[in-house]
Amino acid sequence: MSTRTNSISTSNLDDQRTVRISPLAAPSVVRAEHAPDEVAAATVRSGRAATVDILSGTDDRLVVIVGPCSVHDPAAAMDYARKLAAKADELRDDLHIVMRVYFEKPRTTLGWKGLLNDPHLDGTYDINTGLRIGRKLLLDVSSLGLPVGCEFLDPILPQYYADLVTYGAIGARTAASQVHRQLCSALSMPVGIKNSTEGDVQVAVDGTRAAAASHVFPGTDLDGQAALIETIGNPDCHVILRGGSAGPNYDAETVADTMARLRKSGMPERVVIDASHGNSSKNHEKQVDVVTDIADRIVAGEKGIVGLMLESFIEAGRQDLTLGQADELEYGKSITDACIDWATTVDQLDRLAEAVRARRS
Ligand SMILES: O=C[C@H](O)[C@H](O)COP(=O)(O)O
Ligand SMILES: C=C(OP(=O)(O)O)C(=O)O
Repeated sequence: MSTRTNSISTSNLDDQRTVRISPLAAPSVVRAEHAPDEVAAATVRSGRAATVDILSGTDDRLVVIVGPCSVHDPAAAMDYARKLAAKADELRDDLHIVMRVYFEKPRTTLGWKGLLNDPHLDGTYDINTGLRIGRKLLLDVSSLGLPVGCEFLDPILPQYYADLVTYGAIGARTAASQVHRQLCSALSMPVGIKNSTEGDVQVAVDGTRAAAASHVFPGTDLDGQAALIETIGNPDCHVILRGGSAGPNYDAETVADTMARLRKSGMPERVVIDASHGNSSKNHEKQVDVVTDIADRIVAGEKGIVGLMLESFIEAGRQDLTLGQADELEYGKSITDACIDWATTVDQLDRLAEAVRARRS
């Protein structure tokens, strides 16, 4: 045996740009601290089942995923959740309302990455605390009987909170990612996959197909140990049309083209329309135009559009966050994308419910 190998120096090969590696609590620990009660578990179970029925067409309601672009203040999120829970109950015969509780934010370049990553909004990145605050919030919202929807961004973090999520989303910036498609194949809830920021719809169609298949991939188990994950695939993935840099894509022609692409791929023909992002050119007021147009098409008998996504909060618009100065923020207003306010949200939900009733009759 050569002794040469032993004399090779391995110093400076690794960790040249990592300043610290510190412990992250195991998923099982965080889950045990905030375990679901009967009501929350029932909300998740029935919320997922209702979403699946809507996706398959056996339930003629619309699924509406509505709430802030991002949660930065859990108290304001709960304030919003209480209003939404009451409205969801009022409209439950026509709409299946799921609250957007988004706390992992993908950024185009740089910016605050959400409550899990930086819960104190001050650049201290206390992820161990963020995971606990986030999980507790999901539990508190679900305990109101209101199901929640989240974007999954980091492939490790779902182990900390996916059990409490009724509706999952894969964002425009990760729709093409094999890592995220594999993750979708493991997730226990329906997942919407968005078209790309450039407006490429095929990437989302391909995503639903890849996620429907079984995969074996590296991940972590509930004890936080590196593990191999084997999945059976997720048949409840679907495309979310969110517009793109070329403009909106909620028009009838793009929806028909998306259906044709899904058909060609052997995937179920259904889409969710995101009224925000590229479909509103990030102008929150334009979400109303999207809802009005989709509602009219539903009245006319449109069946392929099974749901809508809205960015909505207590106050309209958005505000800039200065890290470390969260106490200067206006209550109930988004610090990421602009949202419609609560009164406008109520009008949109009423309009959609009315459209479902008109189609039914
Ligand atoms: O939905 C939120 C944003 O559109 C997304 O996180 C990208 O934000 P950014 O372009 O401000 O980074
Ligand atoms: C980031 C989001 O959307 P998109 O991926 O469509 O930009 C979002 O819905 O918060």
